[in-house]
Amino acid sequence: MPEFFKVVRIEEAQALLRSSFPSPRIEEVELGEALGRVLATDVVSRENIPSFPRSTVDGYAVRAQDTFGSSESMPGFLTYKGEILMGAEPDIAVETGECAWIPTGGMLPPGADAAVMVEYTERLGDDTVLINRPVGPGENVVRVGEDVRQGEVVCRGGHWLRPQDLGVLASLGIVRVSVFCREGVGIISSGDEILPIEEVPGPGQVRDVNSYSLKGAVLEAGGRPQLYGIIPDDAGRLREVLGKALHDNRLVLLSGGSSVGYRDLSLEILMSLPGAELLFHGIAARPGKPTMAVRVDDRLVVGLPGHPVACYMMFLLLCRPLLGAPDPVKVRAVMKSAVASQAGRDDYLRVSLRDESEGLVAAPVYGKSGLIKIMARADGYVHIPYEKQGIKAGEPVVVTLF
Ligand SMILES: Nc1nc2c(c(=O)[nH]1)N[C@H]1C(S)=C(S)[C@@H](COP(=O)(O)OP(=O)(O)OC[C@H]3O[C@@H](n4cnc5c(N)ncnc54)[C@H](O)[C@@H]3O)O[C@H]1N2
Ligand code: MOO
Repeated sequence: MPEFFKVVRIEEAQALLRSSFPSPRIEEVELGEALGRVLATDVVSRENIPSFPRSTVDGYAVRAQDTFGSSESMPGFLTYKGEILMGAEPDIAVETGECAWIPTGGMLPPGADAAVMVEYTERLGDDTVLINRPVGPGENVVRVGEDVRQGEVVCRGGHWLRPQDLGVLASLGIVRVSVFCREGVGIISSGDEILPIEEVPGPGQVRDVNSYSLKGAVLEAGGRPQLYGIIPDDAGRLREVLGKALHDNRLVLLSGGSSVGYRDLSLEILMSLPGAELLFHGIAARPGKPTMAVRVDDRLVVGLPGHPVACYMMFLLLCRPLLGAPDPVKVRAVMKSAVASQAGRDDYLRVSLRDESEGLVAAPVYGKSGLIKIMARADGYVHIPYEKQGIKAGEPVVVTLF
């Protein structure tokens, strides 16, 4: 029988993993391929966007003060100077009492400081434009650098690139971006009772949940999952597959067999690998107490609990940050009902969120960590810290979204 757990605090486990795992490598990718990647460095704009003052409407470029006091009953009269062409520098200037036709997005001519929408104007012959409504200086115009200023940080390192970020970077002519490499992550499920999902379980057997939830979680965190299948409780087979997974990946996730039962072989096998060093076995957390981590030279194996909820939660808390994934989104809510918890342990309570009249309300999704659908029902989790004993009904909480 292996030794029972010597639990560590979750912060200690996180720090041990961080210091044992190198920072994600960095690569350059084409902007068009960068969706969903995590930026490795800040992107600073080298230019002003727009680089010239632009009209935001179809109408007339004017000097705003020439329009003051204009109305439908007392329109202002301006002299028409000509047309600004789209995509070209104006070859006319607007002096006092003058105006020029300008299309939406056209460059404001020298002298003009605003644009009047065409619907508030009337053309009188070739030379005159009536103005029926005044505009203020800068109205209907985007100033130089109003969108992005030269020297401004447009996207921070650690930021997940979304479609709109690609648009901003495109506007700056950024063709390639530095992103964190997709880290290869080996995934192994272990246990005599675990079956491939295509098969029909017999008595005592269950289908492999963890390979799928972990694969999804690794992908979502920006990693490159590599599945090594289901390994029975057989020391020789497990050693062989672990060796292969560690050869191919710097991080290997092994679910099941991390507890202290007689068939929980994982720790013994891992410690028998050359260069193995135990980082921890056991965390003062619920779920996830029987989690362990072993460093094998410059590589890491995290032994995740077999129970699917514990397995997934511990991946999020311990492994996701190693892949360079940005911090998850957090929202404030109030707790719907009182929740008990034990001091001396960090609890991660799954909750569902509802938007009610008093704001977001978090309701606990109860159930043992062997129950699979709990994760699918929950929108996120509430962390009940080590020192705290429970949460009162109506107490404000922070929900980390899945
Ligand atoms: N004496 C103690 N027993 C247990 C403790 C403890 O502290 N003392 N902790 C319990 C907790 S908490 C958990 S979580 C489990 C973790 O056990 P293992 O990591 O050793 O995992 P197994 O025993 O192999 O499996 C546990 C459970 O999960 C099911 N499982 C495993 N892998 C999968 C998979 N890929 N897909 C679906 N289900 C899976 C497995 O069939 C078991 O039901 O230990 C408790 N025991
Ligand atoms: O890791 Mo276990 O969840 O606490 O069932």
